[in-house]
Formats: sequence, C-alpha cells, structure tokens
Amino acid sequence: MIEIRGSENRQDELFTPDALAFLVELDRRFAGARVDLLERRRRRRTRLARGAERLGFLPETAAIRDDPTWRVAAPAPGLVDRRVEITGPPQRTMTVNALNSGAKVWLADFEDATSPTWENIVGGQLNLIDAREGRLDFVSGAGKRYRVGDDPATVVVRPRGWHLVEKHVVVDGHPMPAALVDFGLYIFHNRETPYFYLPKLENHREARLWNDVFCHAQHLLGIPYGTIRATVLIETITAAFEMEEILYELRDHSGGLNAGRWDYIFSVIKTFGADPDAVLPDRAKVRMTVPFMRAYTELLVKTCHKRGAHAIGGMAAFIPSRDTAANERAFAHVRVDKEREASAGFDGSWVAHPALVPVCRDVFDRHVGENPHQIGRQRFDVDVTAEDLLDFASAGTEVTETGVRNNIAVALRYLRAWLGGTGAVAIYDLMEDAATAEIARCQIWQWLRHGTRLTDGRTIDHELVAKLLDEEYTAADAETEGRDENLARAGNLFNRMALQPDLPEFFTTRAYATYLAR
Ligand SMILES: CC(=O)SCCNC(=O)CCNC(=O)[C@H](O)C(C)(C)COP(=O)(O)OP(=O)(O)OC[C@H]1O[C@@H](n2cnc3c(N)ncnc32)[C@H](O)[C@@H]1OP(=O)(O)O
Ligand SMILES: O=CC(=O)O
Ligand SMILES: [Mg+2]
Repeated sequence: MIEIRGSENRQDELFTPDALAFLVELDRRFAGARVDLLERRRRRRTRLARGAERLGFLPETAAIRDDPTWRVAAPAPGLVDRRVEITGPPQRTMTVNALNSGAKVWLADFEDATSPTWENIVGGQLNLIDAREGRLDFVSGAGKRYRVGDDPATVVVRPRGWHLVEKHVVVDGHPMPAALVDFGLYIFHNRETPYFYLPKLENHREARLWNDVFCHAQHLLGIPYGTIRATVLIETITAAFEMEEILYELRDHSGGLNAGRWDYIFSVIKTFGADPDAVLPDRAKVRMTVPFMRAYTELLVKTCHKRGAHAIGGMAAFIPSRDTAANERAFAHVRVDKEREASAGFDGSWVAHPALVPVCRDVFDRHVGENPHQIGRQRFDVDVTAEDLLDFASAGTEVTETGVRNNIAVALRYLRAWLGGTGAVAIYDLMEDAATAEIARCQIWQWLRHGTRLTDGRTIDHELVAKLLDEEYTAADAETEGRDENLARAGNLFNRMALQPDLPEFFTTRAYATYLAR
C-alpha cells in the first residue's frame, strides 16, 4: 500500500503504477535493514562518546584489507575520465548550466545542496528525465535561452542519506527512506547510466545495504548485473577506518571514493563532541593541509589506487565574486586546493561553479596528461595510522570572535535559505550547504560545551553567544523587508541545534519534520 501525499505539477509522470510498485518493493525489502543500521549507528556513537570504544581499523575485516588480489570493477562508460566534476542541485537552469559546463561529470545533488521540499524533489527528478529526453529547452523570464548542448557531462545522482525520510511517500503507513525514494525514482526512469554518489555512510555495513539494494533493483528492472556504479563519499570519521571494506562491499558496483571534507569535519565534531582534545579551531583554520585532514585524503588515494578505483577530491568552498580582488583570491585558493589533490594522486575533483571548471581542468590536465586518470599511481609511500586520523589537535586551537560570529551569521542565513527551499547559497563569497551549516552550529555547541577560550582570553559562554546571536539576527533581519518568518524559524532552530546541553544528530532531520513536511 503506497500513498503519495503531495501534489506537484507533473508528479504523475514520476509515480506511474509500475514506478509505485517498484518503490513499494524497495521499501518492503530494505526499510527494516535501514532502521537496524541507524540503531547500530546510535549505539556506536554512545560507546564512542563514553570512551567505551576507541576507533581503529576493524580486526574482524583484516582479511579483506590483507588480501592483495581483489579489485573493483573497471570504470563504467562515461566514468573513465572524471578530472572535473561539477556539483549542484538539479534545479532547472542549473541542470542545463551544469551539463554544459565542460565538466566530465555532474553530481546532481539531492543531499547537501538541496532543501528537500516536495517541490524540489519532484522537480529535480523531472529535470533529470527532461534532460535525458532532450526536453530541457526553454527561455527564462529574463529572456535567456537554455538548451543542453552536444557534449553534456555524465550525470551522477546523489540521493539523500540513510538518516532522512520522505514524508510525502508513505508505504504501509510509514514514510519511506528518502534514500530509496531518490534512488528508486531515478533508476526507474533512467536505466542506461544509473550512476550514484552515496553520502554520509558511517561504515561498511551501510555500503553492503546499498549493494543489496543495487542487486535487487537491477534484477527487478532487468538491468545487467554491475551496470549501477556508486562512488562513496568518505565523509564521516568512522568510514575513514573502513575505506577498503566499503570498496569491497560494493566492488562490482563501485565507482571509487570521494573525500567529502565538510561533512567529515562535521562528523569529527559530532562524534567527539564531548572530548576536550577534539575541540577544533575556527572553521577557516581546519584546512585540508592540517595533518588529520591530510591523513584521510592520503589514505583515500592509497586505498583507491590499490584496488583500481577512482579517488575523487572534494569541494573548495571559494566561489566567484563580483569584487575583483576577492575573485582573484577565490580562483587562487581553488587552484592551490586542486594542485594539492592532483599531486597527491586524486583522479579528479569537485567544483561548485561553472567558472571554476577550467581551473580544475588545467590542474588535472597537467598531472594526468593524456591519460584519463592516474589510478595506476600507487601510493606505497603513504603510511597512515589510526593515531594520524584521530590527531585532531593537529588543527591547532585558535578560536576567535570572528570565527564564532561567522558561524552564527552563516548558520542563521543558511537555515533561512534552506527553510525557504534553497539548499546551496553564496554567503560572504563562500559556498554554503547543509554540511557547512552543520559545522557552523556544531562548533558553537562544542565551544560552549567546553567553555573554549578565545585568543583574546575571553571564554565562549552563553552570554557571549547570545550577544553575537542578537547582533547577527538583527543584521540578517535588515536584509529583508517586513517580518521574515523563515529567519524567525532559523533562530528557533539554531537555539535547539546549538545552544542546548545535547547535540542533535542532524539539523536536517529536525527541520524537515518541524517545518518542511508539516
Ligand atoms: C559539501 C558539499 O556537499 S559540496 C556539494 C554541494 N554543494 C553544491 O553543489 C553547491 C553548488 N553551487 C551552487 O549551488 C552555486 O554555485 C552557489 C549557490 C554557491 C552560487 O550560486 P549563484 O549565486 O547563483 O552564482 P552566480 O550568480 O555566480 O551564478 C552564475 C550562473 O552560474 C550558474 N551556476 C552557479 N553554480 C552552478 C552550479 N553548481 N551548477 C550549475 N550552474 C551553476 C547559475 O545558475 C547562474 O546561471 P545563469 O546565469 O544562467 O542564471
Ligand atoms: O559532500 C561533501 C562534503 O564535503 O560534505
Ligand atoms: Mg557531504
């Protein structure tokens, strides 16, 4: 029994009788396993927080790591050369712009960059179908013509993570896992190149569940085994200890691994929130070159190339600016970031904006040259230990008022945008999305929890945060005319997400249930 609770334009094109039956089958077979895995996550987080478990490489899977013989499947058509990947929400104009951007791959994002309103979910799926069928040809209100060109990027869809549900799709009386809705709708309507990015996995069992979903979906839809490809984001601290196991679980469907830096930082703060040795400095100082961040990226390249898989770099948050000096700085930062990745052996990387495609391409062209990738380059020199991955003190301890204020300002503005249906926003010339906003609110929580000292000697306490919050709220309010309902809600959310004794796991789950899907 399936019920669609929403009425968006053209949604019947998605929810045909056969598509509905397919979704029901996915839900009945896999929703229970998802609940078990989320419970497992919760129990593990409690053990880690209490110090009852110390993170390390798993003894029970040592045989997988020690077996030198296995490899992942060879890269699938359209995924051999991935030197530049552009990301963004599958919103209509951005879909055309991303496909025409010159990037090899477009990550069509239902996760970090999408506010999961029903309109965005339905509209995004329809745009992907329209793009494939050559129906994305339109003139905007401003008179600009949009049409997908002759050499579009390969589409790779990022469904929402296992933690979220989709309340507009109800199966047997419960909301369907959002991951299965996004995956299910996309593969049902686009069977030739069913490629995915898998976000926020915490361990190899979650990869195994995805592999089971893939096998069953291929069987139900008559798609040859091994057609689906999935690139897993290593963007949680626990997954960093299970990279080989994750590749192994998905080996016939693997598209490699990606170093998802923003969620990784969020995961570190969340997992070790109570540990005084894991208090991180201002977000701007947690760079990719600090030893604990460099450690996981180096291990990722080594692991991928050992197993014949692509290693894909992450997102520098700098985006083009109208201010010339800021613009030059942004391009220079992105170039340095891509240079570091390409010389470490990554096979390609992400950009947030079409103007940054040439920067990333230039860098990777120099390192990869005529070859489609550098998977053959083995990193035998890399020796990353558990201690290296857990050396959070290596980021330093410098917390400034500017850093605290910036987190509050960004969190308020981002939450306001998200509640209004926009999941990726430019704030102070940086790309902000769900992952970066999670860092912003978690850092405030963590600094309050530990009474962290600012570099000027003051302690971060509720009084200081309340004062800065008040000032930033007033500034954000002045940016819109009249009463800003979403800013008021953002203020409420920030209070519940950052200022209470407990740290909620995700802002998105709470905000979705409270505001987006009421
Ligand atoms: C942590 C992570 O998960 S990172 C991955 C998730 N995050 C993302 O994907 C963010 C992707 N980037 C974006 O959404 C946008 O670049 C933003 C929100 C940061 C900035 O967007 P804007 O303020 O609209 O940028 P700007 O005004 O410079 O855009 C100029 C043009 O480029 C287009 N554009 C900008 N970014 C993108 C993109 N990523 N994909 C496609 N088109 C884009 C705009 O649509 C606009 O097109 P138009 O002239 O036809 O209207
Ligand atoms: O999804 C990417 C990240 O950095 O988070
Ligand atoms: Mg992420």
